Amino acid sequence: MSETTTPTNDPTTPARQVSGVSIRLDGVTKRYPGQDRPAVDEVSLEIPAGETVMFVGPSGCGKTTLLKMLNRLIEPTGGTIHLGDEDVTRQDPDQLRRRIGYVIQAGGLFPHMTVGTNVGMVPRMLGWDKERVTARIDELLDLVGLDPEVYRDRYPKELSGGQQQRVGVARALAADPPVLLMDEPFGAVDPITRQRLQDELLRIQEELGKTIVFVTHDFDEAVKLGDKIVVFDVGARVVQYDTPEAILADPAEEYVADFIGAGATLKQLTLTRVNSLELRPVTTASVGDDAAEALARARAAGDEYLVVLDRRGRPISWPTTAEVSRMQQIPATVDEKLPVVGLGSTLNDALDTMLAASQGGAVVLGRRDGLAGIVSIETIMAAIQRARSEVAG
Ligand SMILES: Nc1ncnc2c1ncn2[C@@H]1O[C@H](COP(=O)(O)OP(=O)(O)OP(=O)(O)O)[C@@H](O)[C@H]1O
Repeated sequence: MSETTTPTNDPTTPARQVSGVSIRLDGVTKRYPGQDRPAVDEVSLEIPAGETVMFVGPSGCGKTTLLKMLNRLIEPTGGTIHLGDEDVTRQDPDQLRRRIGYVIQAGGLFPHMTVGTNVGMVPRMLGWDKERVTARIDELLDLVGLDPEVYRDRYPKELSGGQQQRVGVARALAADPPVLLMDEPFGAVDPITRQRLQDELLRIQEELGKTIVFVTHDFDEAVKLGDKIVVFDVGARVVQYDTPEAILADPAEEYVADFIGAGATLKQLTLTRVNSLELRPVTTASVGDDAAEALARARAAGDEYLVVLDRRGRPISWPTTAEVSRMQQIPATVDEKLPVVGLGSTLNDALDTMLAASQGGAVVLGRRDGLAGIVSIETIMAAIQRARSEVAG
């Protein structure tokens, strides 16, 4: 039955488990035929297991080339790459790629295959039996926030850009690879969808603890998603490799300061997350509940609205008590404009979401897209003021 929720962002949440492996690059070089200088010039780098490391740097500096050498879509000209203890340059490339998830812009889905077939492709190639593949497809669609019943048999063209991207992530995770490579995965979607996908990734990573290498052009995205950021210059020269906090506070060279841009101080705000705020509990009701009973609970709690949860416990709408008083039963209608943010959303994201929906608050999602609470615009503004004065002081 439904009841008033309490926020779930308490500090007693268990530490993130790690299912990823470390990645070590030693003197990795790529020289394309006919180029005077290598695209990637003797890069050495260590990426710890279970961390998300963001690759940023100017166009053409070699980020994608470096990423694609990790799964040997591009063969290195020199150097070695280890995943855990294994030297990837000595492995069969096809087998290697089944152990490394790969996500590209627009999901890279096969248009003539259903969502389910796309997601189940690697498990099928690995020879899993049919039942296990089917169960895995449903589990993964659920993980990325898509109802398997609704989406399993659709074709990619019947999905929005954001949904396609979610399927792309589900497909990359299908065989539970320890490493996920992501090449500008959210580059082609609108800003609000992008923000939601970023929140989803943070949530999934919290659950799974993969080693993620992520190429982006967007420094804010790097700050938001990265445990660490690598700032590259031409030839994939590593200019700085550190936490977002450290890079923002102390850019290694003028070049990094320029790259971060003039708003570095304000970018500190990107470091403050919704999970650091106090969330308000709210009355909830499930689809099909008696409206009068739900209304009585909302009024008793002093709430002016309540949050409707679908059968998986995910928020789908937030009707006011006046609206509920005109209902017999709580309807299954999904409010497409419902402002939702994740616990990992930044304060900037949360503000954007509220402004885009013209709402003074937003629903906060926790684990498995369940309700964590409500955040109001006043709470966000107060936190921004605080962060600003800390940065200034
Ligand atoms: N197949 C190729 N043949 C020859 N040169 C290439 C090839 N692919 C990339 N390059 C060159 O190698 C350099 C690095 O390219 P790469 O795509 O890795 O950079 P990037 O940092 O990912 O760029 P962007 O951010 O624009 O995607 C560039 O100078 C590019 O022109």
